Amino acid sequence: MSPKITVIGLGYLGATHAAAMAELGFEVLGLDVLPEKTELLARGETPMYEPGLEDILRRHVAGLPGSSGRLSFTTSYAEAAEFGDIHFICVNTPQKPGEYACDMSYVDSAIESLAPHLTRPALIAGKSTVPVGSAARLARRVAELAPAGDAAELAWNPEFLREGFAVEDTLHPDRIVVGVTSERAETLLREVYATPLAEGTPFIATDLPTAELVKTAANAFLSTKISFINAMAEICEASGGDVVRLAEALGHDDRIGRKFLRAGIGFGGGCLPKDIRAFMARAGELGAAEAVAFLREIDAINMRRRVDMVELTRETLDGSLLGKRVAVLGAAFKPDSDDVRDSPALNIAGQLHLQGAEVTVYDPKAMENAKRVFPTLRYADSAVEAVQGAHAVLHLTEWREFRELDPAALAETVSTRHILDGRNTLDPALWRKAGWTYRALGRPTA
Ligand SMILES: NC(=O)C1=CN([C@@H]2O[C@H](COP(=O)(O)OP(=O)(O)OC[C@H]3O[C@@H](n4cnc5c(N)ncnc54)[C@H](O)[C@@H]3O)[C@@H](O)[C@H]2O)C=CC1
Ligand SMILES: O=C(O)[C@H]1O[C@H](OP(=O)(O)OP(=O)(O)OC[C@H]2O[C@@H](n3ccc(=O)[nH]c3=O)[C@H](O)[C@@H]2O)[C@H](O)[C@@H](O)[C@@H]1O
Repeated sequence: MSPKITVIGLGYLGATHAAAMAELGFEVLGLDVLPEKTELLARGETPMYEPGLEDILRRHVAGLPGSSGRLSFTTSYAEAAEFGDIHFICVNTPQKPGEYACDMSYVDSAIESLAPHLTRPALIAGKSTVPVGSAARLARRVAELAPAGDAAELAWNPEFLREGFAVEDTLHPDRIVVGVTSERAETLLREVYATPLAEGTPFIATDLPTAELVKTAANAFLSTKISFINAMAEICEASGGDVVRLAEALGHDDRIGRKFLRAGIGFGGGCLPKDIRAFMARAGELGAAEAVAFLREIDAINMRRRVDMVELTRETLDGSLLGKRVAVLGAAFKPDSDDVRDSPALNIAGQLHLQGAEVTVYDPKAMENAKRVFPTLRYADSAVEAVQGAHAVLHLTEWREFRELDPAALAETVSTRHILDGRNTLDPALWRKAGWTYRALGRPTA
């Protein structure tokens, strides 16, 4: 019989994982501490915007017309322990306030709540991104707490999905990494991932610390790639080069590759920024701070780009932001997501506002989250409304909707035709033809 699955923590990762596991044919019980979240999901609605997620949820949530009935939700750990053969831990691991270190309290709490109920064989598979060494510590804690003794085990199975592609990435991952301490755990995880494995997805079984490190190293590498190209953008600004052409030419070298070389206002979100900081903090605890000291520079380059965008706006507006009307297109940290955690777009909008500009923000999907984080900004119901009377328009999240705007039509509604492209994805020629000055980080002005 197929193993039964519980998914603990139903946010961006967990809600997707639960629905995807049901899609793959398993009986799934999702658990979250927030009853409003489990109730919403039980109605087939998603707590966040993620393309394709609602479709697969509706196909499987028990009680919905025509559903497979394989997916249900609870807030009860006793029920989850009773139900599951594998428990995926997907709770949040944010940055501790005022520190670089990862806040492990949610993972710790999930383990403390689950383990005492484990009276029969069970595998806990952590998916949350954690500092190396956490899994071994948690395995010891499970051994202390679980009535099932050795039959309750812990493995680590890091997740590499991208927001905006979460469903696709979960159903068709580019690799599956598991940190295990027994053959039984590996066999069970192979069974859970039988469908992607049959499609040829590489499966890497290793020890607990290596599995944890694969995840941390992957996000450190991706951050490094982005900050590398943003550093080159700074050099382009100093020398008159064009970073977009530079990245294109670099990317043709297979060893470098084209992906993750999009220069602009840098990386944000609930993962890359906090993960590189947690990596530095953990390396310090391990006495290996120097090994990843370069990540401090990666972080600094990234944060500098946000300030540089504010300065480019000031410069464009003749040296003063005071009382200037600025339209900000985009609030999410990336397109096809409503996530505003550490969003460069919202951060820049906030800086401009605090420095005296009258900022109006529009985002296709992230408005509610943006209003919650930054209630003092103005919000418009459309891009066209946001740019009305603007002295400058900032393109900060590269939604397709913004690329499809008609620069000639917008030109009629703004006060002055300044477009600043923080994502280097608009067509400069098109905007210039319609009478706009087009400016971007890392590209020549003329
Ligand atoms: N968002 C993403 O794209 C990815 C996230 N990750 C990692 O996955 C983890 C989760 O990230 P997100 O889903 O973005 O976070 P999130 O904040 O969207 O979701 C976390 C969920 O866990 C719940 N929760 C907190 N404590 C709990 C507990 N003790 N018991 C049960 N539920 C609890 C929260 O109520 C929330 O619904 C993090 O470690 C993150 O680094 C990894 C890969 C991709
Ligand atoms: O650990 C995680 O949570 C996830 O973090 C990232 O995924 P995600 O944060 O969803 O988004 P990315 O597509 O990686 O983009 C991150 C940020 O970098 C920026 N970015 C990305 C690429 C690029 O070339 N330039 C650039 O500035 C994006 O605008 C965005 O703000 C990783 O790509 C996932 O593999 C990982 O699972």
